[in-house]
Amino acid sequence: MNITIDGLCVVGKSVVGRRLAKQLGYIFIDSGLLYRYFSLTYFYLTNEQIQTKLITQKKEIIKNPLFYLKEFNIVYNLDKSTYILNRKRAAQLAKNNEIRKVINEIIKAFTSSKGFVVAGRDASINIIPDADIKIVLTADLTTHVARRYLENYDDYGKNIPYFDIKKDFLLHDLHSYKFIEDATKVLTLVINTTRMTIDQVSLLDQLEFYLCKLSVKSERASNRILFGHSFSFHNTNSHSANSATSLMGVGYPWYS
Ligand SMILES: Nc1ncnc2c1ncn2[C@@H]1O[C@H](COP(=O)(O)OP(=O)(O)O)[C@@H](O)[C@H]1O
Ligand SMILES: Nc1ccn([C@H]2C[C@H](O)[C@@H](COP(=O)(O)OP(=O)(O)O)O2)c(=O)n1
Repeated sequence: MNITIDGLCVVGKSVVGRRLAKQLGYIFIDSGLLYRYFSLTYFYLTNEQIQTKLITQKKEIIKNPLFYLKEFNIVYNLDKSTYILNRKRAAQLAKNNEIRKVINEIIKAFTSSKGFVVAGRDASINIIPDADIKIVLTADLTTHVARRYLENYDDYGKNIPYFDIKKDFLLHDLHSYKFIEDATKVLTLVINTTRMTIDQVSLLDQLEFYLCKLSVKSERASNRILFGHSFSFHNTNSHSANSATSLMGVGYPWYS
């Protein structure tokens, strides 16, 4: 079986994905790690140059999954400031559709057999559209920003102003919202993590995973399980969400 976990940043994809994979004896692939790895490897190249490099390198990478799945982890050895800087560069890289295509092809090739948990914002739509179980993690805007603030502060010792984080989020993450919206429409387990701790999300995940598995067997089409809070579109009781709506000039359907 293959499992996808979709969601924008800091909804817990990596933590939950890693725990789930460990529990099942599966391999966890964080697609964000590939964006960070290639942006690190080719830090000073333009997106177009990186695109050419990746197209040439793709075959070699696909032939050596075990080596590369380990190799990608060098990103975790970066010093804290470089890590944050590289994350920004990765966000730019991710806006290039050709690069996205190559990265997705690499992960697709790695996961052509079963036994993988793949996290990313387009995992269930573009990477493994035929995944057996698709989990979507969501959070409201304020939570996204607050978690990123805490992550920067606690993990990297950086006191990055709330407003800058929000601006970054709107610039770099919101464009992927469509993926998440689409992912919630397919066979899926949707968990709104806004008022949940990461442990609660993981536990719920593990528990409902089995439920979901059973439902997959019995009735694929009608299986959509929603957790966290009632599933609705809202942007009325949050100043932040309203700002986002007007800033982007689009509807801003945060799940609450
Ligand atoms: N439900 C949650 N409650 C509190 N903090 C969370 C929650 N989910 C994620 N986080 C925090 O957000 C940060 C990013 O988590 P991660 O799993 O890497 O998210 P993602 O892979 O979705 O970007 C971590 O510091 C993590 O502890
Ligand atoms: N499937 C993916 C995975 C990551 N990305 C982007 C999102 C981020 O800007 C970078 C790095 O991803 P990563 O998941 O490590 O970053 P976050 O901590 O979630 O912001 O790549 C993407 O566009 N599509």
